[in-house]
Amino acid sequence: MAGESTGGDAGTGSDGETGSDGRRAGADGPDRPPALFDETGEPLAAVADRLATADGLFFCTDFDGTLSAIDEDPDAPEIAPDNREALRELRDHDRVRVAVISGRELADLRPRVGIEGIAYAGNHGLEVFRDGATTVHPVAKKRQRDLERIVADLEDRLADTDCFVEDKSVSATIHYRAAPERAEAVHTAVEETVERIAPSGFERSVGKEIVELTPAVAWDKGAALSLLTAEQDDWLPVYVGDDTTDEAAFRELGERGVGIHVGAGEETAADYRIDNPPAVERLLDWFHTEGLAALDRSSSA
Ligand SMILES: O=P(O)(O)OC[C@H]1O[C@H](O[C@H]2O[C@H](CO)[C@@H](O)[C@H](O)[C@H]2O)[C@H](O)[C@@H](O)[C@@H]1O
Repeated sequence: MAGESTGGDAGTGSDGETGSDGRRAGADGPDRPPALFDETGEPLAAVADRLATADGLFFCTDFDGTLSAIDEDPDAPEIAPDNREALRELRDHDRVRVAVISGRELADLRPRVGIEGIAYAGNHGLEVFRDGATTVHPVAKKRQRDLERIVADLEDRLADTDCFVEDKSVSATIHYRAAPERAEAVHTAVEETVERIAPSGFERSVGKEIVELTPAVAWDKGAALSLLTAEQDDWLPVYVGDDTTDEAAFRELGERGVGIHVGAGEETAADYRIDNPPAVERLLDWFHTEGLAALDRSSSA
């Protein structure tokens, strides 16, 4: 897989240390990075220092559980209006690029975010939209027929339950948030169906009350982040995300960038943590005001 970097101290000035597994042992204990918004203001000052010495900022963010709150209905989440406005203001700075990297398919993600002039990666990076053009991972395209059969089979198996399949064209998400007691049965159904139809063709991962089913290719959100930020290698990449598939992006950043995990207690390879989607609003407010002011100091230095 791409993005197997070791993480490491991102020069944050915190007292966290990085273990042999690349995860950070922060002030709050093993595997929990320090809070970005703490009473000292030091973590934010450290990020501002990094912006003040960077040539530019590449601001990348996940969607569900980050730009929007989690909802039982996957069709319901909307981007918080303040988040949309802050991302637009970041986009309009001449030394900032913005990307949204999500497990949702592009056709769903782009209108849901609703911002022109930024990059999007859908289906965990298997689809990339930038500069007006979309590319889809070729192996993912080849697996579409198998995926259709898997989706049809799972829809039959889950027909009389509150669980359902979100068909995303090159990947699928099987949801059990409305029936958490069926989690194990859903995992078993997915495993049996994949084993029968395309045994080595797909990978399964666990998300927030979901199973993510993706083609078995060496590509993930970390690879998408690397691709999108490659041309701006002197810029500071920042990634914000809340779920398991975001960990590949945090690992990909390593010492080069700043990873911010959204959530209370999960293990993460990110450099900092913030609590929840409302804290993301506060984060974006900081980035488009004080963050940009710090970046502007770098151009006048
Ligand atoms: O990478 P992301 O942007 O975080 O997308 C990951 C998955 O998010 C969605 O599922 C999650 O959010 C739903 C709506 O809040 C919620 O009902 C579900 O339980 C969550 O797991 C989305 O539906 C998936 O397609 C994405 O892969």
